[in-house]
Amino acid sequence: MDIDILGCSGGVSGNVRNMGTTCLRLGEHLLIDAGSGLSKLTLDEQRKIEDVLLTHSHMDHISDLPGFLANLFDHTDKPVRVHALPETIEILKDCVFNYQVWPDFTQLPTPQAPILEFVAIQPWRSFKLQGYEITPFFVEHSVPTVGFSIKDSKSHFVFSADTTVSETLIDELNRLGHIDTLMIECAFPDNKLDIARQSKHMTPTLVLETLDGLAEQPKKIWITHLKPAYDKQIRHDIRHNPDCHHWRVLP
Ligand SMILES: Nc1ncnc2c1ncn2[C@@H]1O[C@@H]2COP(=O)(O)O[C@H]2[C@H]1O
Repeated sequence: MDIDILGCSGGVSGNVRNMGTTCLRLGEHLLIDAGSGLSKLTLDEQRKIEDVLLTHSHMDHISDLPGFLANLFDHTDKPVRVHALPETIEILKDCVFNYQVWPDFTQLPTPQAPILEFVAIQPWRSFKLQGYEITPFFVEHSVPTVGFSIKDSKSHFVFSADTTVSETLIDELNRLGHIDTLMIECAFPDNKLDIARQSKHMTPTLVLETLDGLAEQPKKIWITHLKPAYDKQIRHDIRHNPDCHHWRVLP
């Protein structure tokens, strides 16, 4: 599977390692989330995007969506489809595309031929998109959030988005069956367990708890969404825990 991680940080900073917030590109036409990593794409690359899957409404996952859409004026004859939970779509309509923060691109340049179309998704209602079979599934975060299971003919990639450990998350991951690569967040170090729990995120120990609950271990574990302020401590925690040695910490 052709996965380009344009951004996967849990925040912003000028550190060399920091690469912008969450935005993955699959192939040439599909994005998962639209955080600040999106701005790595050239205008030509942006104009090839046809579909965007959103995990949730938080800023670090949507911040580059307005500017990206504005770049498409005069360069597309069909709308970009933004696939998200109904709750996420409502938040974007009310709080972003409301003519106060940004124009309502579902009505522009004309209501008949807009550059943005929202498509409501539901957990466990699978659909085909850009040659992939996509299944959204519930995860446990502070706002309604889904992870995405993405299959092509060769592999099964699962992005569990922003989430903390919970029985629901473990059940959902088990329901997905064999996973080749699990991209899972780890926003905080273990000494910030309280904040991680309050803000519904992971620490290395909580990721291990999640993995312990799985009937079958994913072949690869990609760790993502480190908060820049805790980047060093999280990497230290992972490096010094023998149970985490096979994890690949992104970027
Ligand atoms: N209780 C909290 N204490 C500290 N930071 C928080 C708290 N709740 C939310 N946040 C921060 O606000 C951010 C909102 O986006 P995230 O969920 O990615 O990550 C969250 C944390 O970085």
